[in-house]
Amino acid sequence: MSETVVVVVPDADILASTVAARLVVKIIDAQAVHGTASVVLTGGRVAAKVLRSVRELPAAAAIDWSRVDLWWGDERFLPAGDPDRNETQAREALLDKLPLTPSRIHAMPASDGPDGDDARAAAARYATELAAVAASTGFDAESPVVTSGAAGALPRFDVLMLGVGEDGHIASLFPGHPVLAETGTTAATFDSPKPPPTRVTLTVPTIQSADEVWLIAAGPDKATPIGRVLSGGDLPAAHAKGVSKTLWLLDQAAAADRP
Ligand SMILES: O=C1O[C@H](COP(=O)(O)O)[C@@H](O)[C@H](O)[C@H]1O
Repeated sequence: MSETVVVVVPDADILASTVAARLVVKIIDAQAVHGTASVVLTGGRVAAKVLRSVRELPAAAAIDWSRVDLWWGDERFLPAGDPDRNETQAREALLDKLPLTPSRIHAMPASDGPDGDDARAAAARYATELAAVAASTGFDAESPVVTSGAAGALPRFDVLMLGVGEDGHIASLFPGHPVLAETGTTAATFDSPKPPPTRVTLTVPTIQSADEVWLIAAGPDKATPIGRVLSGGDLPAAHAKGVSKTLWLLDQAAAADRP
């Protein structure tokens, strides 16, 4: 049965180091069981702080970084290297400093990538990459392919991290937006209320396929949406649930309105 846990720490800096410590342990544990670890990264301010904190943890040296698969929950559909891309921010914060295997860094396509500015094709390409990795690991009993609802084949995600927007959005799934009801693996969105308007995102069924889903938020601007979701309100963040565990990792300001 899936459990939901809410962890509240004093401030954003302590939150970042707490999440970083959990992430390092989670990766070490996943590698002990499966030989590999599969992590879905999020964008946003707190995510960058978390990744910078990972760099400072001595325990991170226990990870075999060459056997970590990195995915993204969403991407701002901009040219490669654009400072607003979630990938660029993650690379600067941590990834460029690690001995990762390039083919295991599964960045979402950029708007000057193989599909040009066709965000739908970019989303479809990412779904194909997910399915290809699922297929290549599907014969390993330790790394079962997960198929989630109506979504296509998905690889195992040990942990999927999400930021929470001031409006309660997660990934690029915004309140009241039709993309919330998408049943495929990935989707493109063209009218995001938060810039840039064009984005690529994992869908709700894909997010819900992850073993653990962590919602990470800091600051007073996040208190209202988080209070609503934890009180049973129907914002996008309410759909973020992991198969084994849903973990809310909050600082006190973001947790101020929780029931
Ligand atoms: O645009 C985005 O914003 C959200 C939240 O970011 P934050 O800076 O308020 O923490 C993030 O989760 C998402 O990945 C990103 O594309």
